[in-house]
Amino acid sequence: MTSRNISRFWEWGKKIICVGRNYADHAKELNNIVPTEPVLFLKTPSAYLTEGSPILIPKYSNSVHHEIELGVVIGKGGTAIPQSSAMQHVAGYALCLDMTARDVQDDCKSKGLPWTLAKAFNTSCPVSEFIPKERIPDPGNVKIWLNVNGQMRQNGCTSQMIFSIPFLISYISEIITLEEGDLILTGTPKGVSAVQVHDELHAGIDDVVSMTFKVGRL
Ligand SMILES: CC(=O)CC(=O)C(=O)O
Ligand SMILES: [Mg+2]
Repeated sequence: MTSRNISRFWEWGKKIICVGRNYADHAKELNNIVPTEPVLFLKTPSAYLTEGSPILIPKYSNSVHHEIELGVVIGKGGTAIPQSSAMQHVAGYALCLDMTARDVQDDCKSKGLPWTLAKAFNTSCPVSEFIPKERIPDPGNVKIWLNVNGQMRQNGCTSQMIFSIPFLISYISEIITLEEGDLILTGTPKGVSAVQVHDELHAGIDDVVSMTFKVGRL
């Protein structure tokens, strides 16, 4: 039997479950209603990207936005996990980008269509190195930030999340069984904007981790 290393969770091919509109300031900047229940969507494992390879803008989009987010890596699976024990299912964290083809998403929204083309394209989920949970004792109160070509664009704190990490794990696992190696993207704070080919995105979580990605085009 081969044993897998959770610190390379992106190689496991597990689910990427994303939470949208989890920061009121971001929901408002896009004129979206602040939700009373989590908004969920999925990315596929082919969306994963690690440092050294470029984010590729798909041919069908002229407006791909950065969304910096705290990712939660599941260490122990479960169904209908109670909030009280939810954090026992967390192996660690990763800083993530939910790259979003905003023009396509707007079109899908206006037609009542799903967001797959806007959210799940190859390279739409750049991730940092794995961060063991001990390195972030309070994931509900860390700064996440992103600059583009040296200019700060997003600078939020996970304390601004509408739905907490234990709530999200419990809520999601009622609907979708969580497995070891799954990743939950917890939503983005305000400041999203379009990236251009050759841009350099530099992002971090407090002084815990940082990552850099270049932008290219298919
Ligand atoms: C409007 C969105 O794209 C929602 C989303 O992904 C978020 O992080 O908020
Ligand atoms: Mg997002």
